[in-house]
Amino acid sequence: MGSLFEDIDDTIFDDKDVLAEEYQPDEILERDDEIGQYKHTLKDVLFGRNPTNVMLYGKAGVGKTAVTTYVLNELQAEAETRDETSDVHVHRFNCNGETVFSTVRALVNQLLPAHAADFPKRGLSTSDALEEFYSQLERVGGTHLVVFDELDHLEDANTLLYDIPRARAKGDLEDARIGIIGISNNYKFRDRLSSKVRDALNEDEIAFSTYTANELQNILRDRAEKALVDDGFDESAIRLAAALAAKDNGSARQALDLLRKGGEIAERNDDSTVTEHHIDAARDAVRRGRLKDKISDQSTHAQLVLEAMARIENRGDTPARSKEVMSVYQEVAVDREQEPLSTLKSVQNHLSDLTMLGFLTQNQVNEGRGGGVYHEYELDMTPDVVFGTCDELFATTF
Ligand SMILES: Nc1ncnc2c1ncn2[C@@H]1O[C@H](COP(=O)(O)OP(=O)(O)OP(=O)(O)O)[C@@H](O)[C@H]1O
Repeated sequence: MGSLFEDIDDTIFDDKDVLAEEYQPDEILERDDEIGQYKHTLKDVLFGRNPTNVMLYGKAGVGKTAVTTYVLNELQAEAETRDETSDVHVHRFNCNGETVFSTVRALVNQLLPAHAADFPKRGLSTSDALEEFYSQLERVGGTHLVVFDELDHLEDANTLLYDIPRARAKGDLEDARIGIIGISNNYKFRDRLSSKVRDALNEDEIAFSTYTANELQNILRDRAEKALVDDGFDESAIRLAAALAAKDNGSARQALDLLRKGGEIAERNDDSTVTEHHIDAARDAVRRGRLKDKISDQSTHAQLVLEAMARIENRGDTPARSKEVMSVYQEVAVDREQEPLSTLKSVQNHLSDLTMLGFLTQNQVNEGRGGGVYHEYELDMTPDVVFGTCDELFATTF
């Protein structure tokens, strides 16, 4: 008997990694303006001045991370070639589900020398963590750029964004310099900061718009040429994947997912070229993936509230009032080993945000004469997607 895999001898992919989420393109297409603004904002670093803080805004998959990685790599490489410029250190941190203390603690741990013990998890305050952070920055010296991804998900970002920009003025930093690069999907984030924080931060803003179908075609064609074998794709595949992603949310991630999935389907069918038919077949799988992305974009507590709604929906108990959601939410939080929010109001806020984002539907119920008005909620998607995504998300959080 032959071996199980012996008939597998051909592949449509020349380098499939080029279509993977974590692949960093060495050329960023269609983002010249944003890259130009970024370069202008960070150029002070090359002259040993304080970095200007930056906030990047834009929806999921529009290149905020890819552009940031590219610009910071270029900046570090340039700094190395200039004798008069001190070293540039980059720290990245995803703020989702974090507190200011856990964020600063993680940054301290990134900076500590290899043999040093981690900063304690308990027993010390945020000011202690910040003090240690500044002393580590001074020890390492040079310029530090801290990328805070999903900054809008950080509980009480005000404290952090007030303290760090003032570190030199307060004398916490003398030699080292620090700049903040915040990334957010939420354009309203800035409005939620207090005015004294906005003054301290004094940041430049770079807005990333969604991609048009033409822009997505150029990004996809470039990737397809690298990822697939010669004649491995037809222009019709590029056009359809770009058009679908542009119509939905203008995300390069979604367009690339369609192309990768389309390639996998073509390969499974033993077809040697990816065409629009394969992209069409890839649509459903990618739509499910999109939903997962959308859930992953939410803050931890919003995810827990959503999972509570999925449990209630599964039991057939929807529509549900916020009080019922609150009690199931508390069970979910315990199961997921998260500290639950304690007030009904905060759960109600999440319910109305989730409704606005299209995860839930809300009905207003009028109890009639003398009675009050209250809201009832239903889940507007299949519970399975929510459970599957939360299982993945919370399996990696600890
Ligand atoms: N202009 C571009 N040129 C080449 N590839 C791109 C471009 N923009 C985005 N991509 C690719 O699309 C995918 C998503 O981009 P990226 O992660 O930068 O988006 P994002 O805006 O940071 O999204 P999120 O807010 O969800 O983190 C990545 O694989 C990235 O390499």
